[in-house]
Amino acid sequence: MTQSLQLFTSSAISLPKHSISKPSSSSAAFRFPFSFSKSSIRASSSSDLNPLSSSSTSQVLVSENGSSSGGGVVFSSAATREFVSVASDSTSIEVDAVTEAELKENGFRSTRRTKLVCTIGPATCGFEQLEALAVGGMNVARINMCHGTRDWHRTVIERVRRLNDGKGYAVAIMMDTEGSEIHMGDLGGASSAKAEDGEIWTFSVRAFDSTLPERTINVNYEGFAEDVRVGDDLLVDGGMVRFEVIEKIGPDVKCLCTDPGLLLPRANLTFWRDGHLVRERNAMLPTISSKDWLDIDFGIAEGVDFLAISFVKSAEVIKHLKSYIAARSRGSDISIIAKIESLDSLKNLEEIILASDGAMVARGDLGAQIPLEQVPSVQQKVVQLCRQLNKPVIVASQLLESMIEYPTPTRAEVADVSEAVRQRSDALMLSGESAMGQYPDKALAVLRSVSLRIEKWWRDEKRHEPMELPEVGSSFSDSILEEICNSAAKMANNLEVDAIFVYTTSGHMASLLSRCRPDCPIFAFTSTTSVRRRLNLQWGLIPFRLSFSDDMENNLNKTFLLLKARNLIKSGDLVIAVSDMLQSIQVMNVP
Ligand SMILES: Nc1ncnc2c1ncn2[C@@H]1O[C@H](COP(=O)(O)OP(=O)(O)OP(=O)(O)O)[C@@H](O)[C@H]1O
Ligand SMILES: CC(=O)C(=O)O
Ligand SMILES: [K+]
Ligand SMILES: [Mg+2]
Repeated sequence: MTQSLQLFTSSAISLPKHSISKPSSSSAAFRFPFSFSKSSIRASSSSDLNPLSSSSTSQVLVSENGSSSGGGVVFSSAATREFVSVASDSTSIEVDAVTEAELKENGFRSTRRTKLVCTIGPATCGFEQLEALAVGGMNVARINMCHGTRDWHRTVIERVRRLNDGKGYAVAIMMDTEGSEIHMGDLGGASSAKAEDGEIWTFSVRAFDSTLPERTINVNYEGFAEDVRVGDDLLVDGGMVRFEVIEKIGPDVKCLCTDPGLLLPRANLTFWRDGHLVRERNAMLPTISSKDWLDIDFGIAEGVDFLAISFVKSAEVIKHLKSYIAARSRGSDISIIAKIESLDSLKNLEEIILASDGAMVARGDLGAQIPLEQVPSVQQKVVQLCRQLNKPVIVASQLLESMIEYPTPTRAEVADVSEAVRQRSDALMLSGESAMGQYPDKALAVLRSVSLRIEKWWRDEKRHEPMELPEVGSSFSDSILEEICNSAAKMANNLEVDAIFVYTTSGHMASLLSRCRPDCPIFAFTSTTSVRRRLNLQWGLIPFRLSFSDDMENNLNKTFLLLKARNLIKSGDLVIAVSDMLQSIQVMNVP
């Protein structure tokens, strides 16, 4: 909804955008704008400095008595009253119902900064179950195309939409591709199968018409029987179950179970020889299989917010996919998340992240391709690199694995979650815990409470590891935006402000602020619903949908009134405001 408000009465005067004013000493409701721009950095023209210049487009209100002493500006109470009556339509600002409750309960400073992604599966696909996850803080719902039918996924998407539209949530949807790595078939309909120590199982590429023979597993990769050798280790799901290849008979491979465990449908398979991952012809498999392309078409048609691409090997595949999406859906804004879960992705890490809109540390498969003890350092590296390159990063897999079966996590799992929060990754992800576990809501609650606790501890202790944030933009105007965001975040910490407000059309400026990981939350105002949903994946951002103009004065007044009407802010709160329309940083108390 667009609201055009005429705020300015005959007593209003024009001030230039780039003026510098001090706070009014006579009022609690003051603002303290200071700004810089390309023109003022270089050489300000005299008209830029003339406080009454009529060439300026920016307007501010003067105080009731007509003075603007000290250059400070006091909001006219009469005008403000008028504004209230025009703008009290609080439906013109949209914020996540859960965030709103959190803000009211705990105040700005205590809102959760780390975002939460939940994989949806049989345990959570019902409308009420999805709603329980939304209430519990799910920011993004992930559907995994390895499992379930397209109809099943469509129903889940439709339910999330209904939840958003009907109940005021802004849960984003992430579709995760299957990828064409080697995996088992679906166990002939069984939900799992137990492999015991010493048992002999047959892994076969044969197509079985009827039911699978006993202790037989179907493999999706045609070259499997040719590529494996007697003596190879066969790892299911990165080592959850382990076999040794003992005999090859045509398309059948006989394997001895050496580490017993539960086999799950479509589990990933890797084979190792002399301590190394074997990548014979399977290394040539395409990252995006023909089934993946159909799934991607489905994702585009359903308007998913994020596409997570499994087993990315190079930046080329991401670029190719981006041009495919651009050609298919003009103006589409699907974000591409590169899943870091293969040896090749580590070789081309920086290029891949640069080409993508974000990354996921997919520790499940990653731990099957590199020695487990290397996973923590890779995680830290990817999290750090993503922040430097200004891309959101998700830490995924086995965060609370034991909660698939038990209602409380292990201490080690809590420590693992804490470490991901302490590294200040953008988001944490639940997989089996929420897809097929017995305690999805409890697992989500653990992520939420651990995030809040560690974030607070981090702030209280002021343990800010200074991180070098290299310039990411390529043009001079990009550099200005970055400098504004870096400075605004620094000022926010030093002045201990309550929140940073950012008015952003594309979301880019919000992400630049998020990258700085400031102490206070970032209220990101954007006029498009899809941008708002996508901002849900980024650290510290509280996305609001609000239609705004290029008149910042107007935007701020409107925001203050709408947020105050909903008790989300109060008079006197200290706020820093930036926008991608105006090269300025404003510091002000909420009037
Ligand atoms: N749509 C679904 N239908 C049935 N089961 C599912 C579904 N999604 C997930 N699951 C179950 O939850 C488990 C964990 O989910 P997860 O998304 O981590 O899958 P995964 O098979 O480990 O693959 P990936 O490497 O892509 O994460 C799966 O192994 C599967 O048993
Ligand atoms: C999430 C995922 O794909 C993995 O951990 O392998
Ligand atoms: K997947
Ligand atoms: Mg994986």
